[in-house]
Amino acid sequence: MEGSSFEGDCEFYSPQTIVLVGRKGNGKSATGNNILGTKLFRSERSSSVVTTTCESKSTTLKDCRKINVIDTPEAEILGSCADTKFTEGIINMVGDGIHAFLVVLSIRSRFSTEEEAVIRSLLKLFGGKICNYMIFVFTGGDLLEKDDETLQGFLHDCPEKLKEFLRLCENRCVLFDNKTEDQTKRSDQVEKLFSVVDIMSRKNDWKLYTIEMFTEWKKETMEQAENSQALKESKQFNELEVSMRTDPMHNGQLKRIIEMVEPKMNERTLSLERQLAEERAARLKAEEDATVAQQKSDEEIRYIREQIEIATKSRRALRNLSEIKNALCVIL
Ligand SMILES: Nc1nc2c(ncn2[C@@H]2O[C@H](COP(=O)(O)OP(=O)(O)OP(=O)(O)O)[C@@H](O)[C@H]2O)c(=O)[nH]1
Repeated sequence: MEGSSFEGDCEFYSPQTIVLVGRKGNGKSATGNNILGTKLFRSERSSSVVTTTCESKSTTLKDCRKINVIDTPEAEILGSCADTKFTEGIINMVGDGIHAFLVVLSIRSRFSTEEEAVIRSLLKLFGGKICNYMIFVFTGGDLLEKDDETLQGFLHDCPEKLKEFLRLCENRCVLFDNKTEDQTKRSDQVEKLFSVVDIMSRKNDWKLYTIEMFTEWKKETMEQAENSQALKESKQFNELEVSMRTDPMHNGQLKRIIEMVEPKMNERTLSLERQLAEERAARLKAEEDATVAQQKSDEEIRYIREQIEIATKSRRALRNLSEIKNALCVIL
């Protein structure tokens, strides 16, 4: 990480991590540079992808806010063939967690099916919880201004799909003009962005999107995939069995298919039976432990009762002794 613009007495402030995601050419790197206040990411007009790996740069702003900005390549191109490269590229650069995912869209391009696919890939790769950390950044503020339009007006007429995504993240969005030379305008839009980040963080109880959340989501997805595969296989098997009975013409072919599917089904059945046996053994052990505990407790109660009886008898004997002593005193 590099690029510190202001340090001062800011060492007590912990850094905020912001990840830029979106389609190539939407202005992720330009937005990153704007946030950092200096050109640290490569941003240029190009028909091919400029950013090909995840990159992280950091700075300290004048208000002592320390920020790490992670620029990423387009999620969808990597999403299909190398999810791991994309997500782990980001996760490896994250310290305590991620404060915000900025989904960068451009005013210049229509919200296409490709744009939609990129957002869907993000939800698939990071899980639904990512919505609580997402802010939409629209670049091309200068072009809107030129057409005398506002972001609200632009969004009012945008496709329903985009409106749906915006609703998912509570309509958090900001407009960026990455071309402006006006320093006040530059810092105003960065300030506006951080005020949205702060409101969002407060809503998340200051909890970040963490590696643990990511790992948990990955585990969940793998389990879901395993279950749906098992379900699919068992459905296939049942359908084949039925058609074997009703359509003897295809017996030979079906037999071959069954031979292919059966070992997998047997393996799955064995694993489920093993699981069942383990559950049963665990329950038996728990029942045995409970019986032993009950016996121990009964014995203890019996022992305490005996002790009480002995104590009562002793008390009675003592009382008799003192009566005898009193009688003797009277006689003597
Ligand atoms: N007019 C205008 N152009 C912009 C704005 N933001 C970015 N651009 C231009 O859009 C082009 C692409 O910008 P980049 O920042 O490289 O886009 P990217 O999303 O990082 O692209 P990749 O690195 O390929 O993923 C560049 O020519 C930028 O100058 C903006 O606010 N207004």
